Amino acid sequence: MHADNVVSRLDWDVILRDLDEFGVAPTGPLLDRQTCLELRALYDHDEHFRSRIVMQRHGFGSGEYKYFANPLPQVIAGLRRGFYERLAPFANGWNERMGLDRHYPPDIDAFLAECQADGQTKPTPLLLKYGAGDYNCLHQDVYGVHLFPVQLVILLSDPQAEFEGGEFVMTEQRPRMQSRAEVVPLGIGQGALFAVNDRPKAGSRGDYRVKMRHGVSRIRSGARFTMGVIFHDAK
Ligand SMILES: O=C(O)CCC(=O)C(=O)O
Ligand SMILES: [Fe+2]
Repeated sequence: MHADNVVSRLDWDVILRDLDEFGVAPTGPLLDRQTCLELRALYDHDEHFRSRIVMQRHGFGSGEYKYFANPLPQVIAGLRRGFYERLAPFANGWNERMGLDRHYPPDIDAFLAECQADGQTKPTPLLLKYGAGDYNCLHQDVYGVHLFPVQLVILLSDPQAEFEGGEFVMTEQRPRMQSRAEVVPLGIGQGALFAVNDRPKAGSRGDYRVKMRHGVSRIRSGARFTMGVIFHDAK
């Protein structure tokens, strides 16, 4: 499966409309089951990764994850490149509406070179692994001054057969108002695009800024793997 084809055949009108309205949008299927199993199988092979994080130790929740090392597996690099290209103009639109003087170049190599120039050199795509009782606290994946405002997550386990609970959750914190939550149902191989932190929201008196956070509700039984694709690299 070629990432360019996967990205280009998505229903971008609907995805970008949802992303703009809610700060999160399901992409539909991105990976076939076999590829999901292959990616999951990498988890126990440390040569593919640069570090392992045990979430309990940091107060991040319960479960663990590993950041991929460079060179990224081809399927991940392809998705990261393809999605970045499609999302860069959209991200530029968000920044303009938020009055941020930050323009993203059209391809990811140029963007990663900008990250690198300021010491953000470590790759951020990751695999996450949760067992029964595990969860991921609401958070934002910010790794330095260079920040691409949208990221991708793909579910690598089958909610019909392999786990219960473990819903992907997104919250939207509005200034001086109560927060709103959105749950995104995913199937194996399906993805969601979502806001990393701030995003503009259209109001009756123009745009205002809302703060987005994402997390995962408790896995009630079984095991759940995901792959996260963050576009900015880390320090
Ligand atoms: O496991 C998930 O669904 C969310 C993982 C996550 O926090 C991320 O990809 O940044
Ligand atoms: Fe995250």
